Amino acid sequence: MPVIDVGIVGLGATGDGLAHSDGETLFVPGAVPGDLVRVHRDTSRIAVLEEILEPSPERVQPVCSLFGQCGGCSTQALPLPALLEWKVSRVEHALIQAGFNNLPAPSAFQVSPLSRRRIDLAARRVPGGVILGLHRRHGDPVDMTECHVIEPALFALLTPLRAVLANLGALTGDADVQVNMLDSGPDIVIATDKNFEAADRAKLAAFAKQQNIPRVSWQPRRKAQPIETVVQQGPVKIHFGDITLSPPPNVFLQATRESEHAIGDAVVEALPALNRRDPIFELYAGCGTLTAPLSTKGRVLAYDGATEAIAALKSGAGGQRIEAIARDLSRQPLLAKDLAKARVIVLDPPHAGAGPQIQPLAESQCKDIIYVSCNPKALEKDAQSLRKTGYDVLSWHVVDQFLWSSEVEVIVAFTKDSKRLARRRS
Ligand SMILES: C[S@@+](CC[C@H](N)C(=O)[O-])C[C@H]1O[C@@H](n2cnc3c(N)ncnc32)[C@H](O)[C@@H]1O
Repeated sequence: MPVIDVGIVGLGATGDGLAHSDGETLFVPGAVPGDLVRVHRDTSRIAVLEEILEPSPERVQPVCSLFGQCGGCSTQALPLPALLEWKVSRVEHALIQAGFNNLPAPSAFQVSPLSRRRIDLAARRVPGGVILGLHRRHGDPVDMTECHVIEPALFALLTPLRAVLANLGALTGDADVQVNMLDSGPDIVIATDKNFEAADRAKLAAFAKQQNIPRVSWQPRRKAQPIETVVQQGPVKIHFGDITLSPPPNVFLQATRESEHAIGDAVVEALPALNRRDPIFELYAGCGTLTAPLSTKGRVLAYDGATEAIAALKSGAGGQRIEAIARDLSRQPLLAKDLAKARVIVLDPPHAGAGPQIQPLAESQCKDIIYVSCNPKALEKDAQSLRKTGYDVLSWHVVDQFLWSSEVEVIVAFTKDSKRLARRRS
């Protein structure tokens, strides 16, 4: 493998240092803009950092001793404000690529360390116990003995969780473990290849009792089968605004409470002037993270493909000002005529973007569309469709809710309302 010295000139989409060598772009995990580094490279474009010859003036000491092993964080060698700036620039690039020039200035928010309330962990049986943590990049799980991202209460759960997992007969190789910290306490879903025998269920019940965990569920690994509740020893609750509901296991939650509020506030701020009877169409509503704040401004028709999430929202909302509707928007997108009554449309699609739903949205008569995105690439594609039918960007707000990673969330207000646009430009 040749060894070469390169200067890092930027960050790639996954947070790796980016360099140019012999007319080629290289990615160097662990390097930051301004570094001069010595790297090993083979035929791939990912080079291995061997030595930092001259550190960037921006470079900081990573906060975590697992940085570089655990795949959760990719960018701890840059200070958090610089990371937020980089995330803002990625979104700006996507909007410019979509054809929007003269963008308004964005606003931005970054969550605090130790605030993440949900995590998808990998567990692996090893001699003498179980490893529980995140995967090394393209590799095996790394035991999470330290973490500066997740809530301390979530981190504290890992030790007893490792102990009970190590005792489960159903865990013979690998398992996936999802933990959501709800108002009622941790909600855990364990995915194994084998289902739990009675002895495993008894161990999980004892663990849940000892750790005050209202619900533990099981899901078959790599099989599309319903989740089964294994232990339920109390109510499972979460609130969004003044709506309290009982979410299904595995429910989608924004990564932290802070970011949930920041996203909700940005969406509400981007609304046009409404009266309380105006219909707000909310697509990809999940369990109601945004439905609750939206319902303080208008009447919400909330759509999502997850029937359990919609059922939970329906029962939590009690029918007031919110109509929750189960609908697969890929198979059965709302058509432009279905959207005719919308005073404003809010959408928060999955990572891949709105897919077949975007064209009817672009063709709708609705002047105002607020798009919440977790993927600048998908946003770029969908925003292009909106631009082609006359929408422009009124405002955009970036939220960094996955610290030290390349993930970014953005709320973009698109409008065809010339008055709103004129006010923005004045
Ligand atoms: C990024 S989450 C947003 C959820 C919610 N807005 C929130 O903030 O909690 C994306 C949502 O899209 C839903 N979804 C994914 N594919 C869908 C489809 N084909 N039709 C309808 N909803 C879908 C998921 O169930 C999930 O609730």
